[in-house]
Amino acid sequence: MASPSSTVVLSRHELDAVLFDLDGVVTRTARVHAAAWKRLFDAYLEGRARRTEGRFQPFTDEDYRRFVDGRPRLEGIRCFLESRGLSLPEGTPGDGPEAETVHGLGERKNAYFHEALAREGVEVYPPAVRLLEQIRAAGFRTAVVTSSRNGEAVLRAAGLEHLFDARVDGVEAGRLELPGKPAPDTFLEGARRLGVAPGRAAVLEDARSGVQAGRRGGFGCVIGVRRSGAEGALVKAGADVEVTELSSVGVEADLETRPMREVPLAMERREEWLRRMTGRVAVFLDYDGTLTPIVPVPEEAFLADSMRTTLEELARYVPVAIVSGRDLPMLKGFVKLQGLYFAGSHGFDIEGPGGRHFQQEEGKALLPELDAAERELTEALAGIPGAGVERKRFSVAVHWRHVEAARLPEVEQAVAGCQARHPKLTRSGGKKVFELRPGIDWHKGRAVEWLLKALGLEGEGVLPVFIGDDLTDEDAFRTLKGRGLGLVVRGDEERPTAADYALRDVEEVRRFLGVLIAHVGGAKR
Ligand SMILES: O=P(O)(O)OC[C@H]1O[C@H](O[C@H]2O[C@H](CO)[C@@H](O)[C@H](O)[C@H]2O)[C@H](O)[C@@H](O)[C@@H]1O
Repeated sequence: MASPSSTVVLSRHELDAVLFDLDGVVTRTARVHAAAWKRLFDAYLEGRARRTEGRFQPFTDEDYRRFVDGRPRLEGIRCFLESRGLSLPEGTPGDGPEAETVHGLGERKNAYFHEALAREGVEVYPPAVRLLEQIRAAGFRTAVVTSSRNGEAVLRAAGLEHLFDARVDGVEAGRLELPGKPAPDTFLEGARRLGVAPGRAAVLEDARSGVQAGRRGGFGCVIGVRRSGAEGALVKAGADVEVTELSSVGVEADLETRPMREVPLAMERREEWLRRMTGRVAVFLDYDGTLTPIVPVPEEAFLADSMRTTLEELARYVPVAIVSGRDLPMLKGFVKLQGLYFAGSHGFDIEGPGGRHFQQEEGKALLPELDAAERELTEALAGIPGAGVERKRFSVAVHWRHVEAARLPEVEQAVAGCQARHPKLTRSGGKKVFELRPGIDWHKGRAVEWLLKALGLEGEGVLPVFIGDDLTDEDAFRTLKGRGLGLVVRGDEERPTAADYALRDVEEVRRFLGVLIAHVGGAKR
């Protein structure tokens, strides 16, 4: 959903994809690039002035914006030198950084850039990461389109690779001999790789040359992200709109999702979904916010006896699995029931009756990374009152429910920084919680698929039912879309959801399960 303060809204009804420039839009590396360029050209111009007894005119911010920013590296060198009436021999790609050639200067700039990167790491813009997560959840395809030949390395160092379906960087552009921005070709290649028409894609750019490229490519929407420079300069270059922060960009639900308030209440449509329960049913339930109300202290989310009795009765008739972000032992400790299946750590750690146990293999290989992340986050957040680190076997949660608003950015930065150091982990969110977990294609939806297979319930004639309340449950709703039943526990929240029906609260979950018991129990009796 678009927030009321959004300056611009990306709507799934109008657009299918969003193409992001990298440096300066998603990562703060534009600053690192600008500093490397300044170091390069100031030293070069000063040396040249000394040799020719001319006047030294330093490289300015305006030079950066007009001649270098957004362009491929060598193109930027040529363009800037030309603006000063200078030229250098081209040289060859094998030239070292000491060579006084266009290629040599390019190598020198790259060396300065890498020095700074190693020293300072890659910082991300948290609102950009949030926007990426939101638009992906809303069904947009995403690509990163950068002139940088370091695009892949920067993305990996920032731990953001998983947020893009396609990447066109300076290396790819060189291989395909595509002219750089302001020519539209790299953006057009990005759209082609995503399989979308340019008119159905938005471009997000901070550089004038990039904005021009978006405009020339006929993209559906060009958003200028002004990190520096004069107000209106990006609109003048061709942007439809200029924002200073990506938190001003709103997202409208995709065609599969809709605002929570538009989702019909399950208890008012029971005939509709009961009609679909002609064969076998399998029930998958989230824990926090679904079987228990959200409480201030995670360790105190105890299961009510009435809910336990309902689950116990339901499990007499159909397979029941609890699929939760919780650590597996803690989850079992809360539920205290035999005969159920439990999937902890967002589905990475599954256990069933009779000692059946599954742990996601690729996730297991990342346990040392999770151990390190837990240590680092515990240390980084020790001085922030209210911040809590909860370790689950396959994820680390950082709770911020009790952190004062002014200190929240510090928590976000600590999590983003930790993820940047551990790019194989991915970040997800939930109710006042950030989580780092293995960045692989595994989530609650995959766990449900795994369980259905393990239980021999894959085929037609089986209706999987998933009930959940939070963002991570959306993975399961999406996985089951069209072949199962997704029910979202609405509470007071308003966000897009892929669920088919809504339940008002935990108590209504219990009543829904009661209806189910009467239906499946009646059929069996
Ligand atoms: O997938 P779930 O079963 O819904 O688990 C999601 C997270 O739930 C817990 O945190 C949330 O519930 C707490 C208790 O109500 C609440 O205090 C916290 O603010 C919520 O984020 C749990 O602590 C996490 O580990 C789970 O990932």
